[in-house]
Amino acid sequence: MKVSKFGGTSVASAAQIEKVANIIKADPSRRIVVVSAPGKRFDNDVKVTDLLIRLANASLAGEPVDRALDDVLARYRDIALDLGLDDGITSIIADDLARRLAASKENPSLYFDQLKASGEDNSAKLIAAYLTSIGLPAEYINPQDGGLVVNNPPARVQALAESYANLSQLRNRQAICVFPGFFGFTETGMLRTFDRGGSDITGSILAAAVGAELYENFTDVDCVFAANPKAVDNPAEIEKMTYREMRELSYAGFAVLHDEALMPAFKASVPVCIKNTNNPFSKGTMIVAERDFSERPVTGISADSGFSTLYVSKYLMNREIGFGRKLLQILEDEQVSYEHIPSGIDNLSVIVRSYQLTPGKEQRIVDRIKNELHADDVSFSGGFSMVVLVGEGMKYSTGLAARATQAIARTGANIEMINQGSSEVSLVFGVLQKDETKILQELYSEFFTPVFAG
Ligand SMILES: Nc1ncnc2c1ncn2[C@@H]1O[C@H](COP(=O)(O)OP(=O)(O)O)[C@@H](O)[C@H]1O
Ligand SMILES: N[C@@H](CC(=O)OP(=O)(O)O)C(=O)O
Repeated sequence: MKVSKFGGTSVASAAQIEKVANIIKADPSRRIVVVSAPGKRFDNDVKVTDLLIRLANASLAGEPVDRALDDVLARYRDIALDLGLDDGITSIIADDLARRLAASKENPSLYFDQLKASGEDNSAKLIAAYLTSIGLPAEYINPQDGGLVVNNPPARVQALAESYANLSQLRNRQAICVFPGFFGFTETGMLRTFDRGGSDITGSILAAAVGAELYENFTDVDCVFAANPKAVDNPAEIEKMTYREMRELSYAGFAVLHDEALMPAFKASVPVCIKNTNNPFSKGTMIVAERDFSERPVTGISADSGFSTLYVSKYLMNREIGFGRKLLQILEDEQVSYEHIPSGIDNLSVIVRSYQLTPGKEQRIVDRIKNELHADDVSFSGGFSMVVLVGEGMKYSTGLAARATQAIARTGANIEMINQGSSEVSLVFGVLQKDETKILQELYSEFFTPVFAG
């Protein structure tokens, strides 16, 4: 049995959904299908999830919602019409959205989530109806009925252990299960969504739960490339990589798969395959537990912007027991998580994602570090990117860091921070955001030209 997840671009229009149906038809082992909300049909298009976010914001602000609501409904109406479905499914979706809009706004975050999740939920209802209409008996599965149980706020949304036993029952269904991605329900029945891009996580949870032979993640590219194809021309194709490599690369900017989508599949030993809905016969990228990494030490290079640095210096910092703990406690009090902490004897830097900060938070953090930890110098600065080299083989390759720093030096850019974990599966360079692309391109040509990845 395979679990096949189809991303937003794969279900963006009737033509795309027809391709999805052909893919399902071509392989009877594709028994569980996870779908996203309709995504972008062309470059400047708006994903249904983003239309729903607009709708939820308007509704929460007490503004008129007619226009935003119609934008969402029109997407489903057009798809249903083009697929030759009758008005029934469009009415079901319209009634569903009306009910969600009328829900209690007492907890805005929950209100927001239940509207956002309707994108995937209604997509699953529509696709199940379509598959059935063309003679592929399919059943929409509500994640609450299926048993996808998630934790309570304010913890980050994750599936609870009991979900796996509950969802394993889907193995026994006769019809093809069409399961909406992106959300689950708490034990008390509250709907909560995963992070953006979280339908990938749902697919992985289901694949683990049913012990699938393969978790297929269908998107709009033939494979995972060694660098973002939007930043590097014609990047090498990665045929095979490990879960660990993919997790590092996804976390650091490879948007093709959510980084939290690796762990459930990994724990259940389910291999993952990234495939293209628009070119389903291309081999795709296999993500597995082990691979031969003798051929090339670096598997991929990613880059991500939007980082800030908290710089703290204090004479004899390294001798002061508990300094780091107290500093991180201040960040915890402000609900800020950190990415890296490179340090010297009298100073350290904490790298954080800038979206977590506000001018007020920054000021409170700086004041507390000065007043409570008696630091000599404390400041925040923003506008950083992290460029990350990833590869299981890096550990066995001498001189790799030297090659990387020389490549960066050739661009004329300065390295603000270097971090290499002891596992040596990744090497991180903190650089100014403005230098990100040229550094990525130079590193790519250092490690990937002219040989092709494999
Ligand atoms: N290294 C990479 N390899 C392949 N695709 C990448 C990479 N980095 C970023 N991407 C982007 O990821 C996109 C696919 O992910 P996403 O937009 O979430 O698709 P979906 O709608 O199928 O979920 C691709 O169109 C591509 O632009
Ligand atoms: N629709 C949600 C969840 C998701 O996973 O979508 P996609 O498969 O299009 O990345 C989002 O846009 O975040």
